[in-house]
Amino acid sequence: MTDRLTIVLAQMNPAMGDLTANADTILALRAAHPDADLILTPELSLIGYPPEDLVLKPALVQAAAAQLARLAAATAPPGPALLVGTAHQADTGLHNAMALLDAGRIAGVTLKHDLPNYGVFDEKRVFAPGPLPFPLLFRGIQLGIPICEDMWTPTVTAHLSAHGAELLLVPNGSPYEIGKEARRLALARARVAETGLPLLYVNRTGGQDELVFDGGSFVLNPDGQTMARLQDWDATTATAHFARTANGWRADPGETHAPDSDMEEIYHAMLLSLRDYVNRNRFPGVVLGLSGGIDSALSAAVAVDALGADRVHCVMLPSRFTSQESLDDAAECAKLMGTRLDTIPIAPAMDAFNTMLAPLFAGLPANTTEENIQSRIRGLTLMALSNKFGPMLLTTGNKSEMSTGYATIYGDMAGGYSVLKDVYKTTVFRLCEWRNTHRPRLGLGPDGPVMPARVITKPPSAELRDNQRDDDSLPPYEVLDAILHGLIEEERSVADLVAAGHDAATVARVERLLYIAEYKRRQSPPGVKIGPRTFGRDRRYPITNAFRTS
Ligand SMILES: Nc1ncnc2c1ncn2[C@@H]1O[C@H](COP(=O)(O)OP(=O)(O)OC[C@H]2O[C@@H]([n+]3cccc(C(=O)O)c3)[C@H](O)[C@@H]2O)[C@@H](O)[C@H]1O
Ligand SMILES: Nc1ncnc2c1ncn2[C@@H]1O[C@H](COP(=O)(O)OP(=O)(O)OP(=O)(O)O)[C@@H](O)[C@H]1O
Ligand SMILES: NC(=O)CC[C@H](N)C(=O)O
Repeated sequence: MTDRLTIVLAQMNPAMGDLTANADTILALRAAHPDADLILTPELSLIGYPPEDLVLKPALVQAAAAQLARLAAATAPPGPALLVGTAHQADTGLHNAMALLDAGRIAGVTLKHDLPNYGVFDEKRVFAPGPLPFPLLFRGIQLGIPICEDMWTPTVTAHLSAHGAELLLVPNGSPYEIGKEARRLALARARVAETGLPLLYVNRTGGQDELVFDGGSFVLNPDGQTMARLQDWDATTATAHFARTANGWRADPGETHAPDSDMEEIYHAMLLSLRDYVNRNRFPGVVLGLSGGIDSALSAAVAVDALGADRVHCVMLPSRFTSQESLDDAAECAKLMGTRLDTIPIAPAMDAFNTMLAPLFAGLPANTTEENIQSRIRGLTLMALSNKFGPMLLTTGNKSEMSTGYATIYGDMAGGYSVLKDVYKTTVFRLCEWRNTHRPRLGLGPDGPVMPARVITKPPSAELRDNQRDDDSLPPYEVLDAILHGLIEEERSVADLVAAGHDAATVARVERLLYIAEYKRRQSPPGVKIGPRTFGRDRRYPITNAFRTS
């Protein structure tokens, strides 16, 4: 019986639906680690996570079975076994499963028991729950394999331990959110404390539509000590060496990478989600309107760090309301980031619309109608550039705006993807300050500042009429964001927020704006989840809704 065990934690970035490429990656990992005993890949590593309704397509399930057979055959020559995540069709239905491939065959399959169906997760929609799992026997060792959510409560690990598991191997598709890293670690430590077993946690990395995965894989010994931790966000591996002791398996110390700091991790989440979205949807790059304001400056900086300056096309679209300050700030941003900047004045299109609408609008005062026409002219112009040259239009709205409907539908809301959708304006300011003094580890942009300080310090304005400021229409962002956080992330009532010290009329107004903007959000582009309650997958409110708490 072996007294040493070498397991490779494969923190992969699987491409959704690209089964051949994912299988090739797994084969390359096997070839790169000939002396390992086992390679542990993340949840659904062969298909991608979360697969949503893709797994309801029988052809996908058949293709996954064919690729799994190919991988199994590849384990015939001596070398490591593979633990691969796939969809498994059984008499009990379609299951989220891990297959153990060894000695040229499928040596065992274990099924996910606890299917998450809250927040961004919808697994009960597409998978059947497996029974409480038993360990899989691997070369004489009993492996307990709780799949992601199975680790979040004590039931599955207790069952595995009671039935002889010697180690816990946890494959994950655990999306990033602020504070998630500490939660996972606390849960994993609880499971090792309860079972007395070492635990290997392997999470995927990379972006998948509204979700991004930070990896953050680690190894714990039964005393709760972290013996190895992989670099956040990287598609990378770590090799864990275990020795059998009188008290069971223990990992040798390995390399331990610290998690990112708070602004750094949010920035990396935005960067990696955009990089994978743009590359995997095969866009040559992105185009965006650069106004001289903070939202477009930060969106452009993230794009430059994600894709490189040569794949980011910035366009200034001035109207007669655009200040010289904005023109200068946009030019300075583009210079600092090294991007192309074109200027397309929109006055001719505004004149054309005024002329076209004059007979119908005769005698009526100018109002938001005309303001929104400007915004829509910009959206239309940017979409024309996207159509003609191929880049995706990057949408620049932040969570404070998306919460209150402070954006023009079919105007500045046009576009394919948004990196600021789940960050409040107050966080936008902090992120800009952080980026002006730090270069993200994964960034392709410049070392120094990416925007002039004035972009961060000047009062935000949409510049759709003379002397307009955001705080003419909205409470100051520190007040607004605190109220929004209470209403959205914490689901608090107006009365509750008033009791906490907020002005009653302001909270009631914000609640009303939040509810009536639901229709806009339903038509808004996807954007990356950063906080605990992102619009779209995480927070699904009715559009037609008479409920108010004020
Ligand atoms: N429940 C519902 N279902 C379907 N449609 C609904 C609807 N409620 C209103 N609507 C429709 O929505 C339309 C009103 O929405 P919309 O046209 O967006 O216009 P609206 O929300 O009235 O105005 C846009 C606001 O965003 C501000 N803003 C801030 C920052 C940047 C920018 C920018 O553009 O650069 C704009 C701008 O100053 C203005 O206050 C109406 O025509 C109404 O029919
Ligand atoms: N003059 C302009 N030139 C180019 N794009 C513009 C211009 N004005 C607005 N936009 C685009 O529309 C988006 C909404 O801009 P607006 O300035 O109206 O509001 P904002 O939320 O303050 O954004 P920002 O901080 O980027 O200015 C901008 O982020 C930008 O992409
Ligand atoms: N894929 C899963 O089961 C993920 C659910 C789990 N609670 C997590 O976010 O880590």
